[in-house]
Amino acid sequence: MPLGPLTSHRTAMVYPEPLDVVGAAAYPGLSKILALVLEELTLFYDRDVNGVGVLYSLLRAPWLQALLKVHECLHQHAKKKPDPVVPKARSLSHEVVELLREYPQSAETRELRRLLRTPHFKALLHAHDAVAQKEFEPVLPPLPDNIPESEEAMRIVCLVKNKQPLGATIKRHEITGEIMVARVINGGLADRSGLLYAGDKLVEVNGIPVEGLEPENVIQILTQSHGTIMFKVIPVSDRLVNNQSMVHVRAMADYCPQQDPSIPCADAGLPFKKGDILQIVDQNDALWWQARKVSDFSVCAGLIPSNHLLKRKQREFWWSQPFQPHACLKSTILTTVKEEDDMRIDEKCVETDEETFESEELKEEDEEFTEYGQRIFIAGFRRSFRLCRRKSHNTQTFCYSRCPSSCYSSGAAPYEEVVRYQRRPTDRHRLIVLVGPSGVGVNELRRQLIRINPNTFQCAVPHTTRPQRSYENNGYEYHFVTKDVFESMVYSHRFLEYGEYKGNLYGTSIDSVRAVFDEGKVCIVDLDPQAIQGIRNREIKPYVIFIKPPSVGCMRQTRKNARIITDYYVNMKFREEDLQEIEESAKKMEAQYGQYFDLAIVNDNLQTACVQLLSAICSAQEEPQWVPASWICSNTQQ
Ligand SMILES: Nc1ncnc2c1ncn2[C@@H]1O[C@H](COP(=O)(O)OP(=O)(O)OP(=O)(O)O)[C@@H](O)[C@H]1O
Repeated sequence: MPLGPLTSHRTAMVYPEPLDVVGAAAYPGLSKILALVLEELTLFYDRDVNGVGVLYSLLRAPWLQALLKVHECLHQHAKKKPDPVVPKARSLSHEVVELLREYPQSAETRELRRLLRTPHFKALLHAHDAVAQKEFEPVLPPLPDNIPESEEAMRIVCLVKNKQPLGATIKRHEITGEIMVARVINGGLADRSGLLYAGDKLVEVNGIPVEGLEPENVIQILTQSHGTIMFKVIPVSDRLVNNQSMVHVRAMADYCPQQDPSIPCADAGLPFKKGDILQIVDQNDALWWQARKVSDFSVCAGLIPSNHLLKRKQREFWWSQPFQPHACLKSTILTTVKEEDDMRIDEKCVETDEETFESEELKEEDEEFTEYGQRIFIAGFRRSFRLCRRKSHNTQTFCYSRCPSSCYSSGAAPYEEVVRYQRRPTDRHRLIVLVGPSGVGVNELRRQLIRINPNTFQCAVPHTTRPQRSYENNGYEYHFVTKDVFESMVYSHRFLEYGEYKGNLYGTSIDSVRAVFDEGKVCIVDLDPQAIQGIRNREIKPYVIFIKPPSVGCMRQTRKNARIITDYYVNMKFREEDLQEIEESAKKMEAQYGQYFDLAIVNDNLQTACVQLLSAICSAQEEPQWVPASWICSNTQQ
């Protein structure tokens, strides 16, 4: 039960917070900077992540520089020790106003009198006098006459309404019926005041005894109160001390407190989306934890279901759903319709066979070959390989390192512990994985990147059991292997993903990825999102970028000259239904696998998307990123 609506004007302790006073005078953003410092420090708390790198970035951090400046200012100020000329400037001003009244009225005296009588000036002098006389203690309201005998056990807490939530919830004690503070939200007003604790018993609110009242009545009193709110409480004898170290997690599911009837106070809940990084600040309650989003540290913590509770909710939700065919089955049905569509002859297109495809492709990529002299560029872009994935995905014959059904099932963990990781210059590069609906432009972007930076980026050479053609070179377009070899690689889990197309097997192996790493290059692969879970490991530390389509309207404009790859036709233009399908499958992909995406890039303008992709890949390699703790810490299970 909340102490009044959390949206109401509330808080600001009667006691000025020293940090804010100093910060406001010396450096306007000091409290924010300190919050950042604390946040940064908690990231490395009891985990020395890449020691030197961390120290280096800490020492170079802009907030540290700013703090040093603040420190210098304060130091200089402290040395000066200014003394007030008069301790009672306000009464002096009052005297001057009175004297001026008796003097002949000139424009100047009138002006001076007016100035000295303005509320702002009076308030300024009032503040001056308070500082000069060192009157920092708050003026508390007088104690009530009828003080109970156990007077020493009472605490009077005054909070002033402000625009932030109070940050506490109340409940009725099941046995005694007393109204108690149920929890104090980390970072909220009550918490920062240091005067209200979980377990404190409420005796009065604004002079009104709460005995016999329902929590709802107390909330009503609070809602109707303005200005200072005074609580009289009996302090809890055994305060719960939160000595847990902070943990960061990646949310693997969405959560909306407003739609959760079981949350103790929906207003105090923290909504999150899959993929959000949360800092868990309090796990004392087995059911409701307190957390903050790392993307927004300015707000106080909110309630989130504990790991155990969210798992239970997921399971309940899973079972409460009417039976739906698994996503895999759905896509099979979609494919059947799509295939029928494809069978319709489009006069603008030329029907073709596999040979024509390959020779068309070769023609196209030979030009790249001539310009850069790097045949490796052809690898991973062959149509049959790409069609293999698309076809296999639709018919579920494509396989991944781990069972895809575990991605979003009743048993999947709702939170994944994460830590900050920064690649050292001597470490291998992280694998860059691009995912996106077929036709969105994943291959086009990959191609552009490699074309611009052939010495930095490279694709992994796929394996196939298809016979080698006269114009092909083993190890360039493909690694040509026998079915036996391919199958033994499958059994020893050496493929990130593999599948069958027209009787031939195709796959991307971990060995091909390692070969790119060994050359010191960044390996960029295009994977089906179902494969992501299986490749998330400490060796390749994949950084997953979701290539998102823009609106259908935008695609209609930008894809006028684009060509879609199909099984039957070359040079087929995008049809309206292709654009709709791209949009639909992007939504499904995001809903099902969004928790694994480190970043999403909208491919509206090709050039802009390419620049964004380049900068994202650089950040992934050079800047600290959140990765599963199991990739870094040896004591965490992978
Ligand atoms: N931003 C863009 N603006 C205009 N055309 C684009 C853009 N992005 C991609 N294209 C074009 O769209 C077509 C399809 O792109 P691409 O082949 O990269 O798709 P894909 O996502 O790799 O799908 P698939 O895996 O099925 O091949 C190509 O002709 C490509 O040049």
